[in-house]
Amino acid sequence: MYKIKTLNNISASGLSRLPSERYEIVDELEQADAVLVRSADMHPIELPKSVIAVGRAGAGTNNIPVAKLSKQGVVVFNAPGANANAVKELVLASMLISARNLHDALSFVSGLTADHMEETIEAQKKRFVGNELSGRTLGVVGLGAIGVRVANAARALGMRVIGFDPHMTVEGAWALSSDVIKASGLNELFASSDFISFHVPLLEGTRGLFNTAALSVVKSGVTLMNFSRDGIIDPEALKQGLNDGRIGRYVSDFPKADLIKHPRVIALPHLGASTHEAEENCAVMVADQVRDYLENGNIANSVNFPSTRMARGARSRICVANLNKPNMIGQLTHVLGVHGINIAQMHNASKGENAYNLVDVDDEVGIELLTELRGIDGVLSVRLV
Ligand SMILES: NC(=O)C1=CN([C@@H]2O[C@H](COP(=O)(O)OP(=O)(O)OC[C@H]3O[C@@H](n4cnc5c(N)ncnc54)[C@H](O)[C@@H]3O)[C@@H](O)[C@H]2O)C=CC1
Ligand SMILES: O=C(O)C(=O)COP(=O)(O)O
Repeated sequence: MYKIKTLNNISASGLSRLPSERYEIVDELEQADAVLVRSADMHPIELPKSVIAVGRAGAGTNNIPVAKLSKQGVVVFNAPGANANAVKELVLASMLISARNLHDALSFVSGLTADHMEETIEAQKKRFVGNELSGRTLGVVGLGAIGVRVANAARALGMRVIGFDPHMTVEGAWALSSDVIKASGLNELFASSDFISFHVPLLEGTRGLFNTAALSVVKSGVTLMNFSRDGIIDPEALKQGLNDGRIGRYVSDFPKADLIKHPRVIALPHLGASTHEAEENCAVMVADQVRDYLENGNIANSVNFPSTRMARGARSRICVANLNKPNMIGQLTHVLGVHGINIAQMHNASKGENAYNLVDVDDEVGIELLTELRGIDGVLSVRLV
């Protein structure tokens, strides 16, 4: 029986992918083989040795101590693209809310009384005159699963779209509308956009991506949309821009206490991925991936180990995670040879500092062999499935 601990609400459709004859959702982390999580902060959590996989039912993994878990051979999965449409739709809503001053208009109407209501509305509506999106420029920072969808949808609304992503994938490039203008750098994007939307992961290189230097080049009154992570926007630059009006609106899915009441801020409670569809998509994708890893050792969509899949072809499968350095395969196969074990088929792949092997063998695999493999310098985890 595999034991799964959930650290957030995971959609029932996802959990139903883990058949109850073989899987149990447990209360105690101490018993778990795998963890399913959304945005719970896992940095302070010490995972027990029993946990071999973490499945993030979503995109961002900055709430997970990935580097630390890699050293323990724990495979961290996410669900790329599974919630991208939900975020795209909320970005579109944010642009419309901002451009038509709907946020202020709604609170104006909710403050009215029946007394002369119609006259008041007709007299005051001029306060909320807005702009149309068509013809305005949207800058998209980060053209991954979400950014590409946002860019294409904005083009369909008649906007001019300029994008920036120094590491765009070939798949992303195929999916992106050819009308999207390629910015030569962030400054060109910042200087020419009426709306700027951020869709990058929070990494050391993206922290404070929008800072005082960026503020000095943006168009006055620009709308910033942050459905990425709080740390992407430098707080001092943001405050300065909001106070002097250079930033006309700031729509954020990651509100900060000191800015939620600012008249130029529209703060949302991290709603980007909160649709039933996205919650199901993410949970199903990540549950399937974790299950295939637990049962077959296959890896798909891991952020720290390479995608590795091999059809089962023999009696037993040995799964070895190790550091990506010379002579690891040599040492692994040597140990198998010494134990008289013949390899039926084998697959090795690497990703950054880590590598992973699937080794199918027809002979019986004893505990001594596994212990010896675990003892090789650079081996992070060994499992028989
Ligand atoms: N508000 C919400 O509920 C949600 C927020 N997110 C956030 O959005 C982020 C992006 O999500 P996806 O598009 O699904 O991820 P993704 O991995 O498909 O795309 C991220 C893109 O950012 C690009 N990038 C990285 N560094 C960059 C830089 N310095 N400048 C420009 N581009 C850069 C990458 O090359 C990649 O194409 C997530 O990491 C997460 O933080 C994701 C889903 C829901
Ligand atoms: O997928 C992401 O990166 C998100 O930010 C969504 O977070 P959530 O799963 O809604 O807690």
